Amino acid sequence: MDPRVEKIRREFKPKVKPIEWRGDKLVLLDQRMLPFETRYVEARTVEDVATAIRDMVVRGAPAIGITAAFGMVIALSEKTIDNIDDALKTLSLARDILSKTRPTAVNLFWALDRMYNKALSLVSTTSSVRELREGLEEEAKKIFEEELEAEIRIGLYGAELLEDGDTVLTICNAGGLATGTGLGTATAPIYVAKMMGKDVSVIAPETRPWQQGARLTVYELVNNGIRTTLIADTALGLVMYKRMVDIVMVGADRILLDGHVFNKIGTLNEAILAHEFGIPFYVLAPTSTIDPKSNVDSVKIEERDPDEVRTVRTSQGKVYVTLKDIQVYNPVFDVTPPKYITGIITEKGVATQPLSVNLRKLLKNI
Ligand SMILES: CSC[C@H]1O[C@H](OP(=O)(O)O)[C@H](O)[C@@H]1O
Repeated sequence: MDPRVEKIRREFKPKVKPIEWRGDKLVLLDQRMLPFETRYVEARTVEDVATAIRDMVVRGAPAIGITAAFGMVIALSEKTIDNIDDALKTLSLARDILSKTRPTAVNLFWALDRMYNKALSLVSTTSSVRELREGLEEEAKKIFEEELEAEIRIGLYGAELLEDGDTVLTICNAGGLATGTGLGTATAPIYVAKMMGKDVSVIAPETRPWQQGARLTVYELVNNGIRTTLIADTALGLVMYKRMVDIVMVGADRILLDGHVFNKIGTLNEAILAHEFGIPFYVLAPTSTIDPKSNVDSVKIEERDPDEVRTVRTSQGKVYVTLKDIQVYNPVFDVTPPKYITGIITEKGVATQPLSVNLRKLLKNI
């Protein structure tokens, strides 16, 4: 075991816990209300979990996966189940409900498949519904712990790319709120570099329409003592033109084996601008975000409620910034071709160009 991993695990104490498992329910920090209010939502049924994911109470690829994993455990406690066959039917229904919440982040489907396959493995050795639930609860906790360890390792790999005095440009929120652990993926190198004594600062774009940057990333980084500057999304080009950025680090919702990366809407813009201005552009994600099966045309890019574009979330609630019935197109992810990506930082190492070759090598080393 890398002593640096244990040191970071001991020393990094995030200020907020986005996801808490309480044995029969999930307590979720309501990310729709941040940074104005700290509210929590309890999820005691599969429908509660599905609603929390669909409505973005909890969001971010790894956090969605972890939440769905515990949703599969909740499925076996929200009602009386008499036998293993009924338990498997209940789990299959829960997987179906949870898989329909959001289409783009692959961690959701990865976690649901892993939990269901674990259930199939458990029922080959027990006919007790109680033992099945206990085994699934342990698996969900393992997913959470593996995610945290992955982020620590991502942080170590990423921190090696950061120099004292660097400014990192992010997008959206790929921090501890997006992964559920408090450390994050794109933010992990920033926290680890700080622990190493490097003075790293961040420029965070607001990331319209849902404002994950303005409302979540700023909130997280400032709470964790990181010097942070908020910019409008439209300022991206100028901050790079003026050389205010040393490196770009973003998260991911789905990474294909050919190197195409699905991430928050606006990531493509940032990648093209970074490429144009010769600024290194890194994607940071656990290998659970790599999708070895899909191709770029088969991935559904989520489109959400038009009112997310028509309004902004403020301390007074949602406020319209346009005509209430204006037609809207609201895709909330985009796809960045591999040619714009310097490297992909995972817990197993950094995949550099050619990504289509080195991503496969990285997965083979797992
Ligand atoms: C660490 S993955 C975070 C990833 O998820 C975000 O999307 P959303 O807020 O809609 O769940 C965004 O794409 C981040 O990069």
